[in-house]
Amino acid sequence: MLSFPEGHQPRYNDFSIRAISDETLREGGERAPFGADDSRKLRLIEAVTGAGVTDIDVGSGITEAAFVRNVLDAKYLMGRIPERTEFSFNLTLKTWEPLCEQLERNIPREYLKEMYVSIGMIEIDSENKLFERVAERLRSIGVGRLRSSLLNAFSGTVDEDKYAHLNDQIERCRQQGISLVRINDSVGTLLPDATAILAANLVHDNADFTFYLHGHNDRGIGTANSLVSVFHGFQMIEGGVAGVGNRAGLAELESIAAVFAERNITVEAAALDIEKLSAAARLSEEVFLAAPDPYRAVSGFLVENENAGIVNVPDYLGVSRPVDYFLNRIGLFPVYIKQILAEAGADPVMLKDDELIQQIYVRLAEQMDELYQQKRVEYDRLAAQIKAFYADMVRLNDVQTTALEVIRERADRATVVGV
Ligand SMILES: CC(C)C(=O)C(=O)O
Repeated sequence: MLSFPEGHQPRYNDFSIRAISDETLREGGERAPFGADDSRKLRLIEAVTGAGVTDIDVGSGITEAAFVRNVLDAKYLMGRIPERTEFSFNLTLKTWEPLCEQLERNIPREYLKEMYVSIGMIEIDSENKLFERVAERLRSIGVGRLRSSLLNAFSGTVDEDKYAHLNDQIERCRQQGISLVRINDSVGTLLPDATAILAANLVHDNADFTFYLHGHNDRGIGTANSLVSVFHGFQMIEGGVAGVGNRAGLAELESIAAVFAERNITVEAAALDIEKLSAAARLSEEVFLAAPDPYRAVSGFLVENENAGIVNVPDYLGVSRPVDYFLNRIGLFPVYIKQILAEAGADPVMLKDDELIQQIYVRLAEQMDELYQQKRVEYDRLAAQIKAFYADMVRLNDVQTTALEVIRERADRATVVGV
């Protein structure tokens, strides 16, 4: 089992990393069951880059190269995207052929020279040096910069064999002049202790590389793993606003930004703006047709609302923050009614009238019970609608049904022509 390199020193505060890389667009597009339109995607890129994110991953579909052309026009011709923003088109060795063709066809060489292409699944056909040949092909069409994604199905820990395999792939990258490498926890099974040891060793053994973790959130710890990766030496963070990414998503950029602010961790490429990241997170729901999440950490649209009653623990602990308060049945106590009225400046004589306070209590309780009954009915209807909304995704079975339709149509046409 791998252990920390000798003398390894983690860093927990007062340091800087190079940049933040965003996966909202690429993985968001991959996760969205019905896709998204290009003009909204461009607005989202504007929102994310306007919040201080400088590295945007795009791709990976056949139509995305044409979109990237529009995005780069928006940057270079229209000034809609900050100058400092870098774009990386993501492809894998399973899909490189049509994507190379699309890049060559849609993106002018002066743009290709500026952008990155990220190559994933580099083990495929390594006996025939496919990765090296694809890197060469990309350079021949004018791609100026390459990076790699090393995909992994970690098992919670990283053993010596797995680590040696990773280093072999890193060496192949080095031979191609690639020094920016994403370490993918592709199925989101890495645990923070293993992330720490992995990051410390990779940085120790490959001082000439910049690494970042592609931390999937299948166990709910994508954000924690990403933080741990920079505590132990990785030089960039990657994630999505609202944690957008395939399945349970990736590290949540607005949460990372909040921790960075608390720990005085800065980003060399540009400062992060938590408010703007949170706005981008809410916009991502609209762009990718995701049901709005009220309670998502940092950016949920209700996350700054707190029960003013007995469950208002932060105030009790003396850590009250600028939040909006509400009351419900659980938080409703005569003592809080008195306190709320007193804080609003009510007459002290009135506050001593227990019967009055009790009447207010009963009236509010009745209102709340009535509201609950209305909301119950509304919620059941909305929840059913939301589930129904996502029900008609195109599934793999539709490929077979469509194949059959096309085959039959062709046969019918052949019969007509034959006649
Ligand atoms: C396909 C790659 C780039 C990926 O997204 C992953 O490993 O999760």
